[in-house]
Amino acid sequence: MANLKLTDVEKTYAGAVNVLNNINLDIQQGELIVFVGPSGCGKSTLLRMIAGLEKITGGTLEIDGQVVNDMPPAMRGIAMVFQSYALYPHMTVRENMQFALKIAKKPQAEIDEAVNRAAKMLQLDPYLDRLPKALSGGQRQRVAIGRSIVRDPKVYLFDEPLSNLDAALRVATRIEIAQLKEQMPESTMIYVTHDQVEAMTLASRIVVLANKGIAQVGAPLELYERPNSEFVAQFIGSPSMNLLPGEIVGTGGQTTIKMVGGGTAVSDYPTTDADMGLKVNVGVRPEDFLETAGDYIFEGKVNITEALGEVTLLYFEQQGDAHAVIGKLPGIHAGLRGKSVKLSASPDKVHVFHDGVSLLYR
Ligand SMILES: Nc1ncnc2c1ncn2[C@@H]1O[C@H](COP(=O)(O)OP(=O)(O)OP(=O)(O)O)[C@@H](O)[C@H]1O
Repeated sequence: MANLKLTDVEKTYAGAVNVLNNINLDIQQGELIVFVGPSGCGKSTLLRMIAGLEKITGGTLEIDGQVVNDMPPAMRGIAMVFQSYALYPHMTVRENMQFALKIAKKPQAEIDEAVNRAAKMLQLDPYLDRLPKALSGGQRQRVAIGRSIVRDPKVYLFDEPLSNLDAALRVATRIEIAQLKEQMPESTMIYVTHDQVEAMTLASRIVVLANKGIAQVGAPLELYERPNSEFVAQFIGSPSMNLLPGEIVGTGGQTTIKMVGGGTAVSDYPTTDADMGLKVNVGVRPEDFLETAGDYIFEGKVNITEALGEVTLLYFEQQGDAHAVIGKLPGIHAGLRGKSVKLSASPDKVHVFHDGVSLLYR
């Protein structure tokens, strides 16, 4: 149950390998913060620095107002759950969950109560006397989480806890983690994942890491609806937001953009007279495209269709790239393959970027 404050945190590995700079982040008690970002951007490094498993080479980390840079991991009141579970194979579920408390020489009655409470929360009661090898991957991960709950830590850190599970178990375990968080509203959690759905559904705020720093921090829908840059726009959401070049020809409360490929886009992003003629990229999410016979933002021949049942993905060519533009239309549209299609979007779904930066964040 803690607040965390990172101020100008930096990481340079031995050999002058600088991987993180200027990390400034306030995490309030009760938040579930998710770190996302491209592979190698430093998500695990940041998590490990918070845990105390990796030295912080610049800046400060405070937990509840106390600088903990030099505090050993065991003293920080932090529990970390890894993707590999790291359970003791020769101990039963109960013994695994008791272990840390036994080492801490807690009274047996207190240990039993903590283990029973965690087992109930995680629906592990029926498995307490089993060995880990007799459990499914999802159950093992629940034991790993249970082992941290019994310690009643100030902060929970999760490093891709679901990445070893198959698709169905991932969904089930993700929902369990969401329910667990609801049962522990006061606990602070930080979670690293590559999975968009985990980030969108679990996070109170998402931290997007890129280029050694924080690209944007915000509530999941804030990042989805108002990304501050082309990078965040394309990183959050799947398939990625389309970017189409154009030039501003009308300014004011709404902005009109003449598209390089023909057509016109109207966006609710406000602009001023000074923006006339500005070269921009218009961003439209695949799911926001609407098929139209009238004014269009993009017109192209459908190269490939993928019918997923509830939606059809349409892939269009742009400047020689066969899959450069993607539309996601509700329903089944397999017949559109090879046809020319015009797409528009509602002005509140049309994003505008200049030099990679959203016009809303200039
Ligand atoms: N011990 C180390 N010494 C030197 N460089 C390291 C060390 N550990 C990690 N790195 C480098 O630091 C960068 C960040 O690594 P990190 O594992 O934190 O990234 P990540 O975002 O978690 O990646 P992924 O999504 O692939 O798990 C990478 O370029 C990595 O090669």
